[in-house]
Amino acid sequence: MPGRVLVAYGTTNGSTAQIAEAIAEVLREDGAAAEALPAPSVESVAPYDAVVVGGGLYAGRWHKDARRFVRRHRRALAERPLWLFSSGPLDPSASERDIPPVPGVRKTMVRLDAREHVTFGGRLEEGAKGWVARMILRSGKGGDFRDFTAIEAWAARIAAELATAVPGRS
Ligand SMILES: Cc1cc2nc3c(=O)[nH]c(=O)nc-3n(C[C@H](O)[C@H](O)[C@H](O)COP(=O)(O)O)c2cc1C
Repeated sequence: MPGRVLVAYGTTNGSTAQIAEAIAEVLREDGAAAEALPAPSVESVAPYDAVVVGGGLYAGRWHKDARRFVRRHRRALAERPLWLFSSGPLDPSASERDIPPVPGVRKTMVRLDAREHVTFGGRLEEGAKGWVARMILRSGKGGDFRDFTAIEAWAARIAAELATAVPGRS
């Protein structure tokens, strides 16, 4: 039986959703039954053998949907192989060096014994919600800094670990 993997995400402007989809796609290519879902739509983690949770960064915190998700499902998540990611920096920094998790995400990592966390670059483009977003855009700080080569490489590492971590997968 192939492993079932959930990639749950919290997003406001959709860019983290696309990262989650890219991760799920790599996992599917590797034979896992992976699905990317908005975190609030997940009723239960019970059907999944492993979970990846990602959130956009807003004012130094994970997206509220990602925070609520890990709080609500903490027991089930602590019993499963778990990976976390954040998406935020609107500059090339995330492609150039490892960016540590924000403090709240670090706590979640420790509490739930997550295997790894990675920060990917973010995206902010015209049409983003909120006046702060519009101000950032007006100051010329927008753009798409997501590195899909790095995202897919990370997903491939997860796939390799799943091959040993999830019973029934080889
Ligand atoms: C109001 C606002 C606050 C933000 N705060 C942060 C932040 O604290 N750290 C960071 O790295 N990126 C920050 N960003 C950039 C976002 O994390 C980035 O645009 C991300 O890709 C958004 O994800 P989403 O499209 O899935 O909502 C901020 C963006 C906005 C609009």
